[in-house]
Amino acid sequence: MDRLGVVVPDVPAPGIQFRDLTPVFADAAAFRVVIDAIAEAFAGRFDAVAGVEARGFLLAGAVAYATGTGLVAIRKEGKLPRRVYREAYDLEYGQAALEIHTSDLAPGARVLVLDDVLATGGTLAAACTLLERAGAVVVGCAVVLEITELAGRAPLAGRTVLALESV
Ligand SMILES: O=P(O)(O)OC[C@H]1O[C@H](OP(=O)(O)OP(=O)(O)O)[C@H](O)[C@@H]1O
Ligand SMILES: Nc1ncnc2[nH]cnc12
Repeated sequence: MDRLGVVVPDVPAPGIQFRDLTPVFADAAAFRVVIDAIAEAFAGRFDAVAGVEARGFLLAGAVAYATGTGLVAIRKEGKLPRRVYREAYDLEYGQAALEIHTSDLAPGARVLVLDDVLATGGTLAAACTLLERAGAVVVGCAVVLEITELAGRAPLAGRTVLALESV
């Protein structure tokens, strides 16, 4: 394990080099560095943090607590109990859809979007679209690791994107 996580070949599909960051989260010192770096980079610029299911939740809870901000859950489809906005997207290994409650955010709330990995960018682009449909202002996105060969910044063009590490 290093700060770029563990590379797991052929997961979840043949040919994919899956970047598993759970060991980084399990390392107390590394996790603190990650949370502090994200919080400091966007200090004073957001009112709420949005976490993308599933590993984005781990970051979002910690950043929200550390900065005294609210937390919004962006979930895979079919999980949220009330009225939602839904956005479908493509992944490196398939298709999925994300959802957000229509009424979890105050109009104009400044939101920072968090996830563990930026790969093709489909997930974060869908998350940003959902937040904006819900009336939020997306101030930026932050990830622990960017897989640069998958060009994930393209669908996020014009947005502020912080990647703490890249491969
Ligand atoms: O930049 P992209 O190509 O959109 O990929 C990035 C997303 O892929 C992974 O999640 P995954 O969809 O595998 O879901 P999981 O968290 O439920 O495992 C990762 O945690 C990001 O959310
Ligand atoms: N190679 C990869 N590793 C981890 N998460 C991903 N999401 C999409 N591609 C991924």
